[in-house]
Amino acid sequence: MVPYGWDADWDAVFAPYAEQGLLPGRVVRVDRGQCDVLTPGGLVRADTEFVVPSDPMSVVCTGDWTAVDTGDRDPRYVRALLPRRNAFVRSTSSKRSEGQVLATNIDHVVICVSLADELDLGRIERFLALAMSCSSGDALLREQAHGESIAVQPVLVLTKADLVPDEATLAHLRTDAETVAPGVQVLPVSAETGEGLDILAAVVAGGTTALLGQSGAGKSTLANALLGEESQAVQVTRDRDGKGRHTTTTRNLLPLPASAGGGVLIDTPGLRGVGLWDAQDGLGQAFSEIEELARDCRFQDCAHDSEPGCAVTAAVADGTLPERRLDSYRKLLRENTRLAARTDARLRAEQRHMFKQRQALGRHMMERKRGPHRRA
Ligand SMILES: Nc1nc2c(ncn2[C@@H]2O[C@H](COP(=O)(O)OP(=O)(O)OP(=O)(O)O)[C@@H](O)[C@H]2O)c(=O)[nH]1
Ligand SMILES: [Zn+2]
Repeated sequence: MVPYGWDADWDAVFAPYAEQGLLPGRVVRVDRGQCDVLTPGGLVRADTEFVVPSDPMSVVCTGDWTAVDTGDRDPRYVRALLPRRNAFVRSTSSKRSEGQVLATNIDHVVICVSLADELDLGRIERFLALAMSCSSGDALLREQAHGESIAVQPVLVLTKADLVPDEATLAHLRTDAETVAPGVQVLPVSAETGEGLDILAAVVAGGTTALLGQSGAGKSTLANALLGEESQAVQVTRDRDGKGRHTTTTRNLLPLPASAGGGVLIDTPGLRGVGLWDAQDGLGQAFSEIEELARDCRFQDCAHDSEPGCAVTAAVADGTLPERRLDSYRKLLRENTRLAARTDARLRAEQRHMFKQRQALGRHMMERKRGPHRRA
């Protein structure tokens, strides 16, 4: 039995590799050409040259499950990468429009929002869309996952609950947060008093959890509280070349205490720095009640603006859908489209090309319809 987020499904996927005498290992961090993996035998360093893909989206990433050589042979190799269940992908601004994979195989995304500041509902919605984009991913990911990717479960954690003066105010803030997070567990937590920590620990036990949130939201503090003193005290040392030279490395994936049910936390600098990337699919899930309403719009491509028979604007009119929600949805959709257009040079070029083609085609059809005519 391997901890670190391993389960019966991984066991089944891994069976053929086990037959070849390979070990399952979870990627903790990736360096150039090498990675650190957690195996049942401990932390090992392995070369990745056998799993270098032509496609950057398949590059070994923190959170990946791999099949590695056993024994003390040096160097060890990662022999295979197990198909991913899901992935956090950031679109890049490079000429090639492939994304950059930040973390993979995630069960829970804990979104940290500080109660020390005024609750920014728009920001919560943005983070939720981001969290939910993890499982929708893109076509490439779906291919890799051999079918549908597995959904992540977002949890909205309201941190620093000890700074809220009274229970009534806290209840209020919680309700406010819940209105923008339909179907999502909202949990006030304080690392200071320990409030809510046991509930959160129970939610994430056994699985893989990624932390999202603004700088200063309390992610590190929360991570430390979940990891417990025991885990923090353990420094990662690695006997690199058998000559007694120990290297301390930073890990991006940390095992949760077995006493609390195990599992791992993923906290990578890359994930920390994200804004809203291509979260189009995630937006639909974060605003699921709007998407649901939209099914009853008369037009399939309804923009919920001034179209006749729009079920969404009707819901705003009769008070079932807060206008704020629709505004926020529109704003994030726009923002996302702008961002995608900016970061994806290829898409832009394609759009220009298509537009020109359409213009040319339009002119051509017009001329055919009207017959040859002199142009000014
Ligand atoms: N009162 C109170 N303060 C907290 C709590 N959790 C965190 N803080 C404080 O909030 C500040 C920021 O916490 P961090 O854990 O460093 O925040 P972070 O999200 O990891 O920030 P970055 O590393 O910049 O991404 C620190 O000064 C913490 O001491 C809490 O539960 N209660
Ligand atoms: Zn509509």
